[in-house]
Amino acid sequence: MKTGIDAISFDVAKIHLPINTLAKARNIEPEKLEKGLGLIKMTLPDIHQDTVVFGANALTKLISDHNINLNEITRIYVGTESAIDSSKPISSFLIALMEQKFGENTLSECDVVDFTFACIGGVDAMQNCIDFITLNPTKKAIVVTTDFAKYDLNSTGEYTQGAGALAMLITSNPRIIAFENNWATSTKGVFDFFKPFRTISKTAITGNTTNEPWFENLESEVEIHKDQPVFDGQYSNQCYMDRTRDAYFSFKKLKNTTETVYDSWNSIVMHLPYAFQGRRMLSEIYALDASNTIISGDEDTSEYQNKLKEISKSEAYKEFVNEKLMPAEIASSLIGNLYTGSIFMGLLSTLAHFYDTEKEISGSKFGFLAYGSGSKSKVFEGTIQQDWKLAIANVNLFETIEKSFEIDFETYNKLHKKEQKISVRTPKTEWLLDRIENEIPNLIGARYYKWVD
Ligand SMILES: CC(=O)CC(=O)SCCNC(=O)CCNC(=O)[C@H](O)C(C)(C)COP(=O)(O)OP(=O)(O)OC[C@H]1O[C@@H](n2cnc3c(N)ncnc32)[C@H](O)[C@@H]1OP(=O)(O)O
Repeated sequence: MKTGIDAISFDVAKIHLPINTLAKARNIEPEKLEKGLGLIKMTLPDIHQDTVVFGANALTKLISDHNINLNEITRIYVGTESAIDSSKPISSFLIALMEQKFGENTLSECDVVDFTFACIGGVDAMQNCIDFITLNPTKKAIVVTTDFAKYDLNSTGEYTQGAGALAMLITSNPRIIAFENNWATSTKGVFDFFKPFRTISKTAITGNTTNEPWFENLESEVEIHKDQPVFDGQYSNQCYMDRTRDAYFSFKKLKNTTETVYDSWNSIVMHLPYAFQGRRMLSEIYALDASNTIISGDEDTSEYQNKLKEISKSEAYKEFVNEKLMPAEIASSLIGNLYTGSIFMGLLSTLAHFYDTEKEISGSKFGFLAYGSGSKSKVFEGTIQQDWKLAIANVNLFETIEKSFEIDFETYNKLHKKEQKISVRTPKTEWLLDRIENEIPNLIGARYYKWVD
């Protein structure tokens, strides 16, 4: 019996800043961002959007487009690193909104929870659901990934921002992809990228709410959660490379093979914090696992690093990238980082690309290299199923992204600093954040959402 993804839907932020506009404003060579990192646009949430909104929109589409009977859904597991509450999971908001839209008590027996391990939380949620469905083949589960990749202004992460969600139906005998039961993991506790709680002085809080009675009761130091991470970009790349390499070779051990595993993969889908991360990081695995070993030695030496650079510039590697990695990069270039959703958006981008170019991929194998800062990598593989085309026929990935609304630099700045007061785009046929109760600057209260037709 096979287990995997039967249906997939997405919702990404509908406004974007062209990377060119950011490059000019920050005095960065546009070619570095476009040709060096593969960036074209970065999507940003409007003021009525947050990670609940993206998740709810993707989930609503999945349920409506595939006529899913909610009584059949046993689990909704969410991968996110952009939680809006330290106790109440995003999945708890999602069931309330789905019951509001599709009927009361339709999910009252459904198990829901969030998984957090930076960008790999969605893969953890999916692996868990796959194990569950393998044990309970008549049941169905849904995995939602939802995030807002927000970085500080002027930081090296600024050009990799993005926002959105994906929702995937996990079943037995799936129509899109069935996963093999080999999941290799590499883990190491590091501080390459993280979002610590920070404290601010009560006196730094301003605005009308400081007149409210409960404000008096706040401690002089207030603990806050900031959306933007603390990170060391180059070190995070090194951690990414080390973990994915180690997980890849563990995967070979699990499969008990000495063959070059990636040769058996039609496509390789990796976590993409920006479009070209995969191609920049995979050269080591490419070289180490080639049948004629072309690299050896101490990885910390400049000789080894130069050899890697040389390999990544070779015609053979460029051809390999074009064949196996490029289809997953297309959506990433136009969206930006989706954190937990990036690897699944890479899968959808690959499928949509082959759908549009009418390439038949049924029966072919896809390899997955997932990464989450902190840090963990998982390597696994799956086989594309006979009905994949049917299952993604109405997804319209590239057509939808194409309709994204371009904003100027001033609007971007206002949105980033939370100074924008009205929505840039009028919401239509989607969920929106209606109000936040007890909001004070830097502190967030209860959030309420509504569906607009
Ligand atoms: C955050 C997650 O989602 C989890 C993870 O994956 S962690 C790993 C990734 N880390 C992050 O995304 C953290 C946030 N991002 C960052 O800090 C940065 O964007 C980054 C570290 C990823 C990149 O850093 P950077 O300093 O801007 O770029 P840099 O590493 O120098 O690379 C620039 C590339 O453009 C190329 N380039 C520069 N100028 C160029 C030009 N004019 N024309 C063409 N290419 C050019 C460079 O040669 C280089 O490419 P190669 O190394 O492949 O040759």
